[in-house]
Amino acid sequence: MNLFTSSDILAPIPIEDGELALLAQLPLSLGNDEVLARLVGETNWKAETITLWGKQHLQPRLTAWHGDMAYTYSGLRLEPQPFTPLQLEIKAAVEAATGRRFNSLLLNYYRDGRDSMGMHSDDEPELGRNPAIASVSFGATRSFILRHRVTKRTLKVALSNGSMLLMVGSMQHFWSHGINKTTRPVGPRVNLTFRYIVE
Ligand SMILES: O=C(O)CCC(=O)C(=O)O
Ligand SMILES: [Fe+2]
Repeated sequence: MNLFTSSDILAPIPIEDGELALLAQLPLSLGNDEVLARLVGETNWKAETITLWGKQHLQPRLTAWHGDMAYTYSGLRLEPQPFTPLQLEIKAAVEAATGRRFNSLLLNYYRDGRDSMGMHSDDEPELGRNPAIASVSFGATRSFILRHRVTKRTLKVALSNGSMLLMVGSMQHFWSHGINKTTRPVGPRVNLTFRYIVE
């Protein structure tokens, strides 16, 4: 008898120079659409300004930083807000599925296809050497682009409603990742990236 359906399995995605795994549906007590609605409604979203090549830009998405530790990200110092009960439930599900612990959370709200995230690696020193980053998505499916820094090989992973992607090992050294804009009509998407900030 097969006790597991494939959506319960944290399935490795074969990749060189890093470790990637995808869980199709993170088990939660609420449905994905309800979680999305609550995250959109309950979060104190900010449009942050970043400085690139000496010029000020509004980030093409909304963000919020929660958890126990402050974080410096693209030159921004983000003071954390405490975890909400819903975030704590999602964090517990992520910790059970991955066997890792997390103390910080960056939320990203992509309102439509015009919102995006530029290619980057999550390699800030406070994340430690080979960080585990767990990325949970609700709402519209968007393509997560991975690009190898040396070979330039590109890989796309569709991050669908309720999924969790785990990046570990040397992923942040060898690969950058991001979310492109799309002209396809897409609904809202909220992504939560759980991290562990070393004290
Ligand atoms: O929205 C996503 O799936 C990517 C988020 C991300 O890379 C980040 O928050 O560092
Ligand atoms: Fe990232």
